[in-house]
Amino acid sequence: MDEDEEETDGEPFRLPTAEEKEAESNAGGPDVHVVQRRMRQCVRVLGRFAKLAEKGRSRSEYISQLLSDISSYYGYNEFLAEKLFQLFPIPEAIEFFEANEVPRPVTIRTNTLRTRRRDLAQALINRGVNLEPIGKWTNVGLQVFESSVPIGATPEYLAGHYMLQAASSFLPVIALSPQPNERVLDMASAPGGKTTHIAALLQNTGVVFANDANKARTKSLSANVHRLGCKNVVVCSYDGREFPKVMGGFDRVLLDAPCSGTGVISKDSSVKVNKSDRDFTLLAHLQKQLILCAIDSVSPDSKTGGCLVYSTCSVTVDENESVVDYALRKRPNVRLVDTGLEFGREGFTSYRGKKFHPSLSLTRRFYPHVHNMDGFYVAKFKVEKRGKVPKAAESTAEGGLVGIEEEEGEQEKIAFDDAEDRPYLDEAKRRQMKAKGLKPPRRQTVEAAA
Ligand SMILES: C[S@@+](CC[C@H](N)C(=O)[O-])C[C@H]1O[C@@H](n2cnc3c(N)ncnc32)[C@H](O)[C@@H]1O
Repeated sequence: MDEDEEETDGEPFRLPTAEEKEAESNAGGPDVHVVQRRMRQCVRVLGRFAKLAEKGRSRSEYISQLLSDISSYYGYNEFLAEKLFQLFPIPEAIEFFEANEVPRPVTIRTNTLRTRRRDLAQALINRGVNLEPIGKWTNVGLQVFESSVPIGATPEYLAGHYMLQAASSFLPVIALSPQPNERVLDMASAPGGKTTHIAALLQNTGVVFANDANKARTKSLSANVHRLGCKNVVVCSYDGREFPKVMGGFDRVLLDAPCSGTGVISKDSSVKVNKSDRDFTLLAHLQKQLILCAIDSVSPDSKTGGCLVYSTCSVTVDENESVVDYALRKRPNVRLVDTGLEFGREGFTSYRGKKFHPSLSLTRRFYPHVHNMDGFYVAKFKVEKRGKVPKAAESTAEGGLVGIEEEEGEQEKIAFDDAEDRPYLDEAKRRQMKAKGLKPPRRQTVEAAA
């Protein structure tokens, strides 16, 4: 059989007609095997369109059939299926969706405040746990293959010798690279996987302010801080946007931002159907507000640090490169620097017609189908003194600044465009009122309010 006619009984593949589609939907949706085969065929045709496409059919017809099959086969709403599909070349997009159907490896982080990885590994092996170091890039991570005991209830776990933690969530803390005796802010920290990692890298010196706007979530944060024996952590509960008014002058800040969770779909499949365009707009807006507050909380005078790490467990550009690029535009006193992470794909410097600052290539993307870890994004900024700042600054891989033009820049405070932000602020207020059991005022449409 000709390779191009594979699985089609010698017949060239053709897209279903409108009538066939209607019959399919009347029959309660397409048969799963039909969809699987059709997805494969569409990917193949789109890969060699001139040779394999049916006469009179356009590329966009194949793409729209493929998208419709992806959303029905994997169970995504069409909006999210398309948003994620657009991130990759077509065959890779399928690999991404497939990887989201498979759980990621169970991983734990050794708490170096209590034990050493070798000792922990031996203790767990003695209990019947089959494990191995995660990889060369971490000296505290272990991957658990199988276990005859519940890994979240061993005596070692209860004694705080380790944290059950996704491998991806080690990355922002490695990039932050906190140094002993520093003052660190973890702006959105619950339940504390990264806070306790920071505390351990500080070797229980200095101080970590572990903040989370959600007071209920600070309970598990405090519990983890105590279990892991972190003595340098102060737990607090402010809206991150109140920083640096409540506290500032940090050597390092981590903003592990609230996000849509499109990187952790294998853990939480509800993301497939419960995210709309509006959610992404609101989240990106919150992330932009938070990142400016995070930047302003960093001390540019820090002798040892002066940096911020921004991370999300989402793979969308709206929540990652767009937010980072916005921060670069709003705060000319910051620049991106190398994350120090040994792997990960470069962040986008342009995406679907949008151009970002070239230094966005210093940021890192992680994917389930490529790195066998949750989808994740990490960006690291160096914060300089305000005032004399290079206007058009080029960032080098070493983090050096190539200033082109200097400007006496009395920098705006948290400069939001009120008109642009009003609808989002109103929406936040409505949600707060609802949470308190109050009836919020009628919602204005974004367009009308703007
Ligand atoms: C991705 S989670 C943080 C996970 C945490 N860094 C860890 O490693 O365990 C995002 C957190 O942001 C918090 N959050 C949401 N809005 C916030 C805001 N405006 N200010 C501060 N925290 C916020 C959420 O309650 C949530 O705990």
